[in-house]
Amino acid sequence: MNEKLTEQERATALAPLLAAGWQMVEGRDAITKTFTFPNFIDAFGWMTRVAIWAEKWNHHPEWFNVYKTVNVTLSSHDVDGLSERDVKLATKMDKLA
Ligand SMILES: C[C@H](O)[C@H](O)[C@H]1CNC2=NC(N)=NC(=O)C2=N1
Repeated sequence: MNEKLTEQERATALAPLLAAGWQMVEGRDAITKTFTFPNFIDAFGWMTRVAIWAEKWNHHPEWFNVYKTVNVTLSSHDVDGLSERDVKLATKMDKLA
């Protein structure tokens, strides 16, 4: 059963992501980060690797790519907010970048 992160979980699970450049989205329970790569192929290659994990975990990013920049927003639509799945995918994205 997936649930929104509790206040306590936010303090522990979200803190490292916020320290790594993720930011809270204003007016929405979601996190966002802009990834910049050396070129389009690196950006799209990263998106492809992330996509495989997203599909495996059935948790999909909202993202917007222009050339070598990818702006990502993560939120769990089924709980209308942040869940452990967003933390997991954000951590994987950082690791693959
Ligand atoms: C039907 C399917 O399981 C759902 O739509 C999944 C797919 N990917 C998803 N991705 C995200 N980010 N949030 C969800 O709630 C979600 N739900």
